Amino acid sequence: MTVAAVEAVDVSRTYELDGVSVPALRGVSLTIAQGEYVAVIGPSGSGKSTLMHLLGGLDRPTGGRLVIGGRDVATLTAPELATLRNETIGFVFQAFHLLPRTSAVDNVALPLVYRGVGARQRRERAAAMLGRVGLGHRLGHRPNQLSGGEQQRVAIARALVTDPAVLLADEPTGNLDSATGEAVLELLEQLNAESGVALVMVTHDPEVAARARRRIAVRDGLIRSDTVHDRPLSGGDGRPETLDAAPSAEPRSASGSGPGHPSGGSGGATGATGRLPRGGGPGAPGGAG
Ligand SMILES: Nc1ncnc2c1ncn2[C@@H]1O[C@H](COP(=O)(O)OP(=O)(O)OP(=O)(O)O)[C@@H](O)[C@H]1O
Repeated sequence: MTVAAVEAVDVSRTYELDGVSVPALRGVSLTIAQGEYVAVIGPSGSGKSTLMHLLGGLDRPTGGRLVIGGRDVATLTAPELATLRNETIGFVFQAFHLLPRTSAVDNVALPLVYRGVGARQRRERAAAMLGRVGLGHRLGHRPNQLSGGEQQRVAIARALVTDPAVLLADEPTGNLDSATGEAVLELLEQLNAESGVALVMVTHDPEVAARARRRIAVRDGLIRSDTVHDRPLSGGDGRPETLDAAPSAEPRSASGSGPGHPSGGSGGATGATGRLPRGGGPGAPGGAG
């Protein structure tokens, strides 16, 4: 039996804006299992980012039930939710959101501060994680001394340094040229395969979505399809993406599948609670404390 990393049951999120209710999510149910690779696709305004913020515990649903790492978020205080987030979720955003005057290694080490890890061990773990994303030679560089692709690698290292169960990536290649974006996607896929972290990635791009084994299409605040494909299309066989009626797709059942996560349970770089701006990111993982 696979273990759910995150489970949403009939979850809704309605924003109240100037006395007007904006229903961004209108009853969404899904389970993210350990080690899965899931693409979330849908038109602008369909609720993708809202869904990611909920799955990551950056925001709370206004209806339904949301369980992260086995804990029902409705039962948690804000500090408890922040701690759970730090222990369970890593975030990567389109706009990187690194601290600008801080070196790569210190950016990556930051989530460990909120875990109470000592300075030397923080640096060692951050340096090792930067090595894993191919930046072992850039430890002392500040973000403005790094290329866009390198900055996103630093953000990925920061998200994974605490060994989270789930990595939520919201348009992670949106600010990158296609070759750099491809390299970042390959890195995310490699880390997903190697470490067993579940990868949930929002994308506008059907070709990117087609690389994932499981594809969730969101429209008007609802899940329109949730399909598992035996053969991801990353081999580039040229078939058009047909999310609503993919011939090789099976409808998704309530529980997920995928390799087990080793032990997981450490936090990612998370941000403040509540709505983030478009591509809004964690900055300092201050939500953890
Ligand atoms: N803080 C907020 N207050 C009011 N309405 C909001 C807020 N955040 C999002 N919305 C609305 O909720 C809906 C879903 O927004 P969301 O950002 O989740 O969509 P999205 O699918 O991620 O869009 P995009 O692809 O453009 O990033 C939209 O209609 C949006 O205008």
